[in-house]
Amino acid sequence: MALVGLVGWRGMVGSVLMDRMQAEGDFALIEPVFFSTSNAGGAAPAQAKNETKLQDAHDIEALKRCDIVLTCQGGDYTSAVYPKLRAAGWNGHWIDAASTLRMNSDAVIVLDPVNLPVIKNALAAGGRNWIGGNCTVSCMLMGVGALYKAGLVEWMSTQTYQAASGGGAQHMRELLTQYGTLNAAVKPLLDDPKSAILEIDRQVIAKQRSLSADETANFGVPLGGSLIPWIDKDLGNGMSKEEWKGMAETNKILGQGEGFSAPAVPVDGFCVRVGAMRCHSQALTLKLKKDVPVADIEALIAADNAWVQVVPNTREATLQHLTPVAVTGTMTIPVGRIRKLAMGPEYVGAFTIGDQLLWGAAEPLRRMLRILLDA
Ligand SMILES: NC(=O)C1=CN([C@@H]2O[C@H](COP(=O)(O)OP(=O)(O)OC[C@H]3O[C@@H](n4cnc5c(N)ncnc54)[C@H](OP(=O)(O)O)[C@@H]3O)[C@@H](O)[C@H]2O)C=CC1
Ligand SMILES: N[C@@H](CC(=O)OP(=O)(O)O)C(=O)O
Repeated sequence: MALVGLVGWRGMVGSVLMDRMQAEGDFALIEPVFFSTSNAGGAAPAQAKNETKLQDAHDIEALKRCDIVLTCQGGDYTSAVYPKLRAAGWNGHWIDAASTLRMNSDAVIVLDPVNLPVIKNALAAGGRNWIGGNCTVSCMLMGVGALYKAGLVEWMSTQTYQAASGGGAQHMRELLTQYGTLNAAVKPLLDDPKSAILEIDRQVIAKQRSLSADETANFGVPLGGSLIPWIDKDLGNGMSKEEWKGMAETNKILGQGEGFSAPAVPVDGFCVRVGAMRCHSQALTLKLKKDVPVADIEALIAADNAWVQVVPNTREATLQHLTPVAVTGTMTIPVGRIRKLAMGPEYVGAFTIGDQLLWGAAEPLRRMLRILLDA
């Protein structure tokens, strides 16, 4: 049975991964070894079999025993440990949620419902590094990957609405705390049906503008009742790193083009943080290479994978099925608002949502583990 080292299993992404592995019976197929950066020697979780003690996640000799290491510990851990492990001669499979190794030429960004052929080719060529994609990109391709596979996309523009969870657990807490603070500031006025809404609004903006540094420590500015049109680093050319990933990773996942400077399909737009909890949403503008009827586009998308769900472009269906609240905690990737745009018959609009901790982070890694176990 393969010895699988699990690092980062108690974090937010790791916990979602553990739940999915439990639900899919993955632990029956592996001998898990649980690692920790903070509690080596402590008790491993209930899924442990023979390896009941937590191992030190920085212990290269302990990691070297594993056939496969699966980490959700984060980029700093990857940067600190991965090079040392390879330098020590370890030739096992490295599966990673962090972005650190994603664009390396010897790494595949894994999203098997979209790029199984790319994964299989790399496996056959001796590939050993399997990295989860950016959550926004993975959720988008789970939704409209069919149009790329059919070679229909000339270019795509994305406008994202990304949840607080993308920043991590502390960001989710900060958002909820801000909502609570704002509510408390105007509670007496809210409870009085005769109070003036503009007075409530005035007090809310005054509170938002006076939040302390502690109350905005993670996002830097208030997110509750606001939004932040910048995610990840400033690349210095007017683009955020999150926006850069849209084109770089989409093309790499599909195994096409020559990197960001010569992409097969241009993908660009704006990435925006909003006050949702853990679902990333995206409004897409697609320029197709030809005029394809909406019914054919819907049929292509619906037939692409077991999780995508075409939502009829009606108000009722949209409100029922195409919101973060409807999608959170599910594997479903709804794609709705599919319609031709006013610019011409090749221009198509769509709106898609995905749980960024499931398809956006944990699930592609879990499925890659299964691919390796089945190989
Ligand atoms: N958040 C996201 O949306 C996405 C994250 N990723 C990647 O996954 C990495 C991990 O993200 P995320 O899961 O959000 O990180 P977390 O901060 O939730 O967990 C990371 C590690 O922090 C340690 N830790 C310290 N205190 C606690 C605590 N109270 N509860 C749980 N763990 C604690 C644990 O390590 P230990 O047990 O060793 O102490 C844990 O493995 C990211 O850095 C990123 O590279 C990828 C895609 C999306
Ligand atoms: N940057 C994403 C979350 C994330 O972890 O992305 P990446 O895996 O590309 O660093 C967000 O903030 O929503």
